[in-house]
Amino acid sequence: MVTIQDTELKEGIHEAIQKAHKLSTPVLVSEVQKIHQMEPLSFFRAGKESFFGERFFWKDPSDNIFLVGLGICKQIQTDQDSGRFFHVEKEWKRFTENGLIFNKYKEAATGPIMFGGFSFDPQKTKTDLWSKYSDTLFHIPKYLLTVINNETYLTTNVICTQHDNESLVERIVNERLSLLSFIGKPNFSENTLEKKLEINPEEWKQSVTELVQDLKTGSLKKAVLARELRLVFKDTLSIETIVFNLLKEQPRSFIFAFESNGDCFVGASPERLVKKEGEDLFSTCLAGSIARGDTDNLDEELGNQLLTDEKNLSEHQFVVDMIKEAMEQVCTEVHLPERPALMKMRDIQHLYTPVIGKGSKSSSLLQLVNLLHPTPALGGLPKKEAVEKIREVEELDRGFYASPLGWMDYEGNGEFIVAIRSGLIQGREASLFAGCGVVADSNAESEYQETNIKFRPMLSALGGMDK
Ligand SMILES: C=C(O[C@@H]1C=C(C(=O)O)C=C[C@H]1O)C(=O)O
Ligand SMILES: [Mg+2]
Repeated sequence: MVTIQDTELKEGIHEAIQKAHKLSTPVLVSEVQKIHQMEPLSFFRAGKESFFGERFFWKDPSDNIFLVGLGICKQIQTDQDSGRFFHVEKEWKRFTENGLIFNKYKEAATGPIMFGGFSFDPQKTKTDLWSKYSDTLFHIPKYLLTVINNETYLTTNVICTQHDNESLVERIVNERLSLLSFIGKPNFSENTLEKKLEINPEEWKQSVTELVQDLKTGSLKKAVLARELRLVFKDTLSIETIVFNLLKEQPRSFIFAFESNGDCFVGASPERLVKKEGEDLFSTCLAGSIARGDTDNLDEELGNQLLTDEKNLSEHQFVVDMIKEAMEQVCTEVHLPERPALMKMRDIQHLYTPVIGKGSKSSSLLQLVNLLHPTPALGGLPKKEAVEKIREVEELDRGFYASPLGWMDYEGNGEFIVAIRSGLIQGREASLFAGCGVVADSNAESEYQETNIKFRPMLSALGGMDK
């Protein structure tokens, strides 16, 4: 249980109401407490009744950070295309600068943070599939549980207007207490799959074959094509169960869930886009794939095959060159190994090159997201031409699949991943997404098999492996 010092929150709210009156604009109060340990997934579950559709979950591969957000204190969103990264940056600054922040711990990811992302391509015609998500969507939660460096913090964010009064304090203190004292375990019901439908696999293979022809003759060097798997289950899917399974089965990935208006985008991505920690910037080149082996020997053999395969090495090198160049625009130093290593997850292994850069305290995380997205791991090369090609030939509405998703705190620290190995959950239905890098010597059938492997993490977490 927690011992809560409510005085700061009370005084903060009092001050914020006065400030809101003076400025004629709503003012944020953000208060951080250190609390006893609480299971992140239990906290996520605790918000199910009051905040369904307004929750998020995040974990990084090193288990160093867990974030759970409940409720929406403010949204930053736009369906505009041009300048969307800059727009979010500006809104976020304005919002936090005016706020009253009580945070004596100074840990990253405590206090006000925003969580969300940018759709893959705002110029692609939007379908009903993603109607619950704006093209650019960030949530600032009412309650945030942060587990970082094995310490647990609770941030309470409150927006005060000039019309509020101090009865707000009592309501929030009570709500917070009931969330923290929630003891019900998540209800891990098995999901029963009723229907599994691959969306036009033959047409997809045909589009890969046609793209290969283009790559052989034109200026385009690489483009990533993705496809969709549609699943229908017997009952409404439990997001808690999916996240629980992903945590268990994909411990070396980023695990995320992002609810919006009743739908939930969830996944286990191994791919960091960019992380900012003070002046240090980290990115990841991940491209080139092969299956895992059933035995250690076979697994090692497959890994060695991947490390020396020309087609996969070229697919990877496009990503390395582009990320290096983007990082060099912002950093004074950029370091990366000469050759890729292997990154092994439960279902798949990839070629992997980590990139480390030294920026300055003022280099902005969203500026880097803007420069990097989409890398040739999800878009292609040259960037603009590849995105146009995908827009033209891909049947899928990617929405947030393959897009930058992550968090940023009020000091500008944060992390964005590329949201792959993911799916959109809509009641008892789910759409899963998987793509692969097509280069001049790609073969449609093997690219198709590669996407089948990439569906597995989500299929397994959903309980849809056997059909
Ligand atoms: C596009 C996806 O994955 C990307 C494509 C890869 C490839 O083609 O080898 C490897 C890793 C990812 O960057 C996906 O998982 O959907
Ligand atoms: Mg590939």
